[in-house]
Amino acid sequence: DPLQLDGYESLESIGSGSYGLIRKVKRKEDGKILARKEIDYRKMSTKEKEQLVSEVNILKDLKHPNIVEFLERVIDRENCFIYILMEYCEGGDLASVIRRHKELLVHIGEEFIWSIMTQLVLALHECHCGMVINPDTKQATPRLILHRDLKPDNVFLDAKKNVKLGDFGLSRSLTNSQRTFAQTYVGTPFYMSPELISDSLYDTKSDIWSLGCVVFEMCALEPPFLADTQEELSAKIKLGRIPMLPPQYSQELNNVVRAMIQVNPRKRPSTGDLLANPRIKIISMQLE
Ligand SMILES: CN(C)CCCNS(=O)(=O)c1cccc(Nc2nc(OCC3CCCCC3)c3[nH]cnc3n2)c1
Repeated sequence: DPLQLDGYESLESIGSGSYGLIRKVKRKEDGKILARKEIDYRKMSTKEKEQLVSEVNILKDLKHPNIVEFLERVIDRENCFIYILMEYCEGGDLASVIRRHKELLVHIGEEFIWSIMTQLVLALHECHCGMVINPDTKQATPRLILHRDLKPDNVFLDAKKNVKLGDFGLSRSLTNSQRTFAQTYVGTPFYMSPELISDSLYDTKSDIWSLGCVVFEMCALEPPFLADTQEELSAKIKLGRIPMLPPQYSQELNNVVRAMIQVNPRKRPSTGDLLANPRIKIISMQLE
């Protein structure tokens, strides 16, 4: 009900993402700045409304230091609006960080890249391998959430440069029935994995492919596969050949990027495999 909205002062818009506008708001009781996604569901089909409900349900119990925190949702039935209140990441998105470095012709430092990668692996590990414990029955069920749209525009930084994976607008938590059916792909073509282009079955390894593309782009300051047409892009992605990273990056970083951008999903490391990587292990221990 709108009353709960009175507790917030509207500030400027941040941008418009999947489903709606995202605005900065200030909570009146303590002055805390939050991000509010404002969705007009009047024109939504039943299926879209179901997807929206499932996104909110995914976010509601996905609490992790490297995932944008969901605080609450407010439904304004009078005006057919749903408001999703989330933590505000004042460091902006990774796409802006990459763009700034590209404009200044300055490469992103390798330690910063390992730190971003580690935090994204931890966020994906929670999505792919995390468990939801039922408070009453203490029953643990696997989340198996696929982000499905991992890209620099959906990775945010907070004031302390902690990485926050955001915008689960297109994510899916696979129930058993969905697991068998191919997931139709919606998302950014640059980061589309080969299996999506061919038989479009999306699974955890497709998020790993996208993560590889994000890490590649932090190093090279451009995506691994560039083309003028979708057909050309698809052909390059299916070949899966990527240039070496710029020379200042280590062989280890080259190896981990190549491992994630493998055409064959089975050859890509899982989040568990990546967390066993000594370069990732050390930083993730520091983060815990
Ligand atoms: C180039 N433009 C589209 C980007 C303009 C905006 N810059 S920016 O780099 O995202 C930026 C600048 C400063 C603060 C923040 N903080 C922030 N942004 C969110 O979503 C941004 C939104 C995501 C979908 C696409 C549109 C933008 C959050 N969601 C939950 N918490 C959020 N915190 C983001």
